Amino acid sequence: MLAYLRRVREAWMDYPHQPGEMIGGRYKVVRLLGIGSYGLTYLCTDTESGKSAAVKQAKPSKRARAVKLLQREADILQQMHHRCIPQYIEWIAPGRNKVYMVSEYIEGSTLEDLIFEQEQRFTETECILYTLKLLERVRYVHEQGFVHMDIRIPNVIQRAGEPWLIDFGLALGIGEDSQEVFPGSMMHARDPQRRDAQMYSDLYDIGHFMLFMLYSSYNPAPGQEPAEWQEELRLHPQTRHFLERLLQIGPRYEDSAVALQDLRRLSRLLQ
Ligand SMILES: Nc1ncnc2c1ncn2[C@@H]1O[C@H](COP(=O)(O)OP(=O)(O)OP(=O)(O)O)[C@@H](O)[C@H]1O
Repeated sequence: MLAYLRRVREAWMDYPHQPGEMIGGRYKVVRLLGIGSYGLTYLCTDTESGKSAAVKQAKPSKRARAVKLLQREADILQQMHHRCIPQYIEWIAPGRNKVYMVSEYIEGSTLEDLIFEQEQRFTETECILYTLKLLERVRYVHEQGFVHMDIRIPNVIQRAGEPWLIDFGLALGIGEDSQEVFPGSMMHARDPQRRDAQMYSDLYDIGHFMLFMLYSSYNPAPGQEPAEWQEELRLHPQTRHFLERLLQIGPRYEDSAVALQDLRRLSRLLQ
């Protein structure tokens, strides 16, 4: 019974802002974009500039923990100044555990929506060229001393043909201990290959990202038995080798600068 009452109280505490409500006297809620483990994100209109903004609220039921994590995300986002990473705008704190981070809203479709809802198909060359752009963003993040730690198809938004990298909620400083920052969390432990706050963890995620793109144009023959991606996808040997290094099947890349160099070479080869 106590657990039930606690859940009811949490749901009540985390009841989202409704369209038309104002946040910080400036941002008018258009709609809720999503509810994550520690935050609620809204599409808002900045009533001063008329522009759209993404406003992330620390989940009230998670109290100081959610505030701390959102503060971390804000600190990291503030250090990013790249045309394809949302710009940090401001921090709003109307109450002790009532805080919001405002950032640029990226209008577009996530890669997840493009592949699974809009059924966009990517050829091998298109995948390589797209991944090249994405890896350039990721390299920028690494150059600032951080690893993103959550590069997945829902966290890449396509706007005007360009991939934008969003959601720095799990980002860590290179070499930082994830268990110290997120104690007891399983978020960084999905695969041993992506557990460490090292460049190769983001590269491993990019390998999976590429597989989603490549499988978008895969059509198995009737009755074909499922097999490993190396057999199912007919890839140029250099693409396959590159993917194997990202996925740590071959010798992994320790440095994203080297992976980027190889990917540039590969894109010239395939074009
Ligand atoms: N700057 C942004 N521009 C456009 N959409 C955004 C932006 N930030 C977040 N979103 C969208 O808002 C939704 C919620 O995002 P958010 O990162 O807050 O949580 P989540 O990814 O659902 O959860 P978690 O962070 O726990 O993984 C997602 O659908 C995401 O695409």
